[in-house]
Amino acid sequence: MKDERVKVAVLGGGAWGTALATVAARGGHHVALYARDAESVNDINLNKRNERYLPDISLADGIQASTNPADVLKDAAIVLAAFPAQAMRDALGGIASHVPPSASIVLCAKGIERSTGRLISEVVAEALPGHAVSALSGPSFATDVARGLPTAVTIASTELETADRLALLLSGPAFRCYSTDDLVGVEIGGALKNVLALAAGAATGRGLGASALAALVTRGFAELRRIAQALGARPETVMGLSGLGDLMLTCSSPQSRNYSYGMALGAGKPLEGLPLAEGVATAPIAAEICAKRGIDAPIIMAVTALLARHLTIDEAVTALLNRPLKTED
Ligand SMILES: NC(=O)C1=CN([C@@H]2O[C@H](COP(=O)(O)OP(=O)(O)OC[C@H]3O[C@@H](n4cnc5c(N)ncnc54)[C@H](O)[C@@H]3O)[C@@H](O)[C@H]2O)C=CC1
Ligand SMILES: O=C(CO)COP(=O)(O)O
Repeated sequence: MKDERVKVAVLGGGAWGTALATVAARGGHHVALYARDAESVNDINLNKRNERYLPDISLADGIQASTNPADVLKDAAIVLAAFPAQAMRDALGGIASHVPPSASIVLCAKGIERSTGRLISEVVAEALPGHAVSALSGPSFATDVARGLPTAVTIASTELETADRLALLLSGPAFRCYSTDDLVGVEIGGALKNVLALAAGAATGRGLGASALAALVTRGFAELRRIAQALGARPETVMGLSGLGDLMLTCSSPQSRNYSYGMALGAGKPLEGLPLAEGVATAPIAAEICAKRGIDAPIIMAVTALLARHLTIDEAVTALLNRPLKTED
């Protein structure tokens, strides 16, 4: 139990919002969750479950779910924004007037806005002007977190004191939050690892072997580092939980929706109806950013071409392997 209990409002009743609500409730906070889907709201309130998004998992006591954003946001000290990245602008825009002026906003989504190329923290800042925006990211499957399995993440804010305070308030016995003031570094790691997980999954789905997978993830990480550096991130952030840590998790487990989507792509299976895979929207905008800035990112370019059906996976592999030889950087 915390010394300080606050009201935490969670926005988004999917897997991640529900898991984070459980963490905050276990930490002794007063937790309200906004979901647009009445079925999930009833399931959480009546059964302490969200079967649609977190099957077979018992949630913590004390989460008050509602389809009414005004009730959820009233008196909230911390707002966890857990809508999908591409829905963030519209979803927040519709409820912005209910966000208390003093609330700390914590972005929990991973992506880059497809239509503008903005980091999602910038999108949140535009949707909720005047609010401090932090980001929570790192290797953390919602099902693991909701089950109370040990997890460590990073909370970033441009003001380190804010990140420290949020880390203190949101950490629990099995949920350890580190803090940093490198907001860009934390966000870019979370956004790009999803794109690289599509590549890793596609390699696995196509049966390219463990050696190819290791090469792809390592060279993908080199691209992530280059992009992060160009956007002003610090190298140690990229090497940390929100960068390398999340890349390792997401590129190695079918528990990841991005990796699974990539596996289906690589195996030539149907993609319609698969769960949210944020990398699908992030890949083309990341590729655009790289092209504009002259950043060498052949794997991200290949994923984008693969998703657009401009290239088959075999053509992508041949093209990647037959580029001019270079020093390893
Ligand atoms: N599931 C996971 O393990 C983790 C997910 N994340 C990130 O969290 C974000 C959300 O992912 P999940 O919760 O897993 O997705 P999800 O697909 O499980 O749930 C998305 C939720 O957002 C709601 N939603 C979508 N558009 C909306 C709108 N316009 N207005 C209101 N609600 C809307 C849906 O109804 C659904 O409840 C993503 O950016 C993801 O990368 C981050 C860490 C872990
Ligand atoms: O971000 C995640 C784990 O850290 C979840 O990954 P997926 O969205 O690929 O399931």
